[in-house]
Amino acid sequence: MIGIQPVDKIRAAEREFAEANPDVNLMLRAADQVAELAERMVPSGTILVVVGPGNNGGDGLFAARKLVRDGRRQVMVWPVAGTAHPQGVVAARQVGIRFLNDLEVGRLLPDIALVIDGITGIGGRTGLPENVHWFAEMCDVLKIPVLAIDIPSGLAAEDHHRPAHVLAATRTITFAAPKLCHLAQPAASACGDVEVADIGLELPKSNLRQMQRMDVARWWPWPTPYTDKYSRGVLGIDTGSDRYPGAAVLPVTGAVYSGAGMIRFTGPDRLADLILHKLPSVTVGSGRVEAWLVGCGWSEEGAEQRFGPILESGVPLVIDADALRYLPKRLPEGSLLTPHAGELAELLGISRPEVEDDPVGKAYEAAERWETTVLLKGATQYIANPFEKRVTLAIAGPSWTAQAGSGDVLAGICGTLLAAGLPAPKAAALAASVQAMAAARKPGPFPPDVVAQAIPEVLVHLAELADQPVLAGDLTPRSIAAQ
Ligand SMILES: NC(=O)C1=CN([C@@H]2O[C@H](COP(=O)(O)OP(=O)(O)OC[C@H]3O[C@@H](n4cnc5c(N)ncnc54)[C@H](OP(=O)(O)O)[C@@H]3O)[C@@H](O)[C@H]2O)[C@@H](O)CC1
Ligand SMILES: [K+]
Repeated sequence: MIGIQPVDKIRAAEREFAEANPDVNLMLRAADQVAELAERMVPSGTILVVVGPGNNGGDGLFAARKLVRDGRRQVMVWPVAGTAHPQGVVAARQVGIRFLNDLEVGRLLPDIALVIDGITGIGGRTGLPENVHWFAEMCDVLKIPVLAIDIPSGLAAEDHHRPAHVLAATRTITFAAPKLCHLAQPAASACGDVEVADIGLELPKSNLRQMQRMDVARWWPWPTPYTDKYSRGVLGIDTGSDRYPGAAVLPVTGAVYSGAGMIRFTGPDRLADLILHKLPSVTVGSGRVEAWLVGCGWSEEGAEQRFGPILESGVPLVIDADALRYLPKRLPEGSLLTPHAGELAELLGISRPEVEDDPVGKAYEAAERWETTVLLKGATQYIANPFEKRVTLAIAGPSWTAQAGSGDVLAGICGTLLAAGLPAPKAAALAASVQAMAAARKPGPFPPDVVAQAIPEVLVHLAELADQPVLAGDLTPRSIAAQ
């Protein structure tokens, strides 16, 4: 798990560090790492460092000096605001760096091997300074690699929006911890590969975090030699309708391919036949279950009647799609809501843009209101946990998963994990992450049920990471393997 830090915590940590270490210059530490990464990105060629008026520009100027001193290569600086970090300017001038004006930048740009973006960092507001718009467009057109210092200019650190004008980066080097803009879409799409550089700051635990592959490997409910289908978890699924028959099949597909011990399907009979045709291991009819998945493709007719008895069962529920319209005030303990932005807006009685403007806040608001876990689906998936008062971002997948039916499959994976006995926040974070990882293994317009079929491959790979060699298919006893 990696903590996402707000700007005020970064600044507070910087102040504490400065008080405790008056002899250490953090800006030089940051600049050195920028210069090292620039060297790795382009070992030769001219570098243009674009600097704004603040400390982000200071990092850029000291990085420029280091690049000249170490690499003896040509480095030029463009101070876009006219003024720039005074000590940084002196340092750059001392090593003979040439300062350019707008006209010179326009003329020399086609010969630049790398642009280093030091216009704005964590002090940046959304939106690129106007006099740089043409420059950002030219970098894009000329395909010049851009290394952003801390934050790609145009983005704001704690904002997931991507404005019309941004200096989009090939790589971003940020300090101490990632910020929301690095990980949440669409802003993250302007950051390129993000590297987090340690400059020695000590940060408190964050209540906004992102899942890592190792978390998925550690938390997955791996079967053991003592496991049977019941202890792996029996999941009841009541989904689909005549209008949406596929919404019966897709969640079951997600549940089967993520390893449910057993599935009892209780939706319409006609749909049971459809499911059995594709997935013969599914059983039909009611019985004991550890968790329920309800709501996908119910449409409105008869939804409330289907929901009532299942709510009374008292086991944890994954509540998706149409069932979200009929939420009681109190939900069975351990339940999980899986709305997309439109459904969350309806739940909260607000507009969809209001949810899209503040997905973290709105997911959390719903989680608090229903005292239950909420998985807000979308290009970035947020899991709001009201019990530990935090929000987790799932591992991100390729944008191909933005298609009808992905959410149904995801609900099925959530169901498997709830039935396995995992607490809802973990189940949701694992399910969304594993689906994204499966989609990354099958990049392209594969339908959601085919993406689900890649989950076993992902799990085998994760089993190796979790040091579960037997589950990864290696049945050789270790003592023999060692000989
Ligand atoms: N904290 C740390 O741990 C460390 C921090 N370090 C570095 O310091 C950076 C933060 O520096 P910072 O605070 O000086 O802010 P910075 O990002 O340079 O921008 C502020 C300037 O930009 C301007 N401006 C803003 N938005 C604008 C816009 N849309 N359009 C136009 N102008 C805009 C803004 O103007 P104003 O708001 O005053 O009008 C102000 O002049 C940080 O990202 C990292 O690189 C490292 O050196 C060491 C460790
Ligand atoms: K920057």
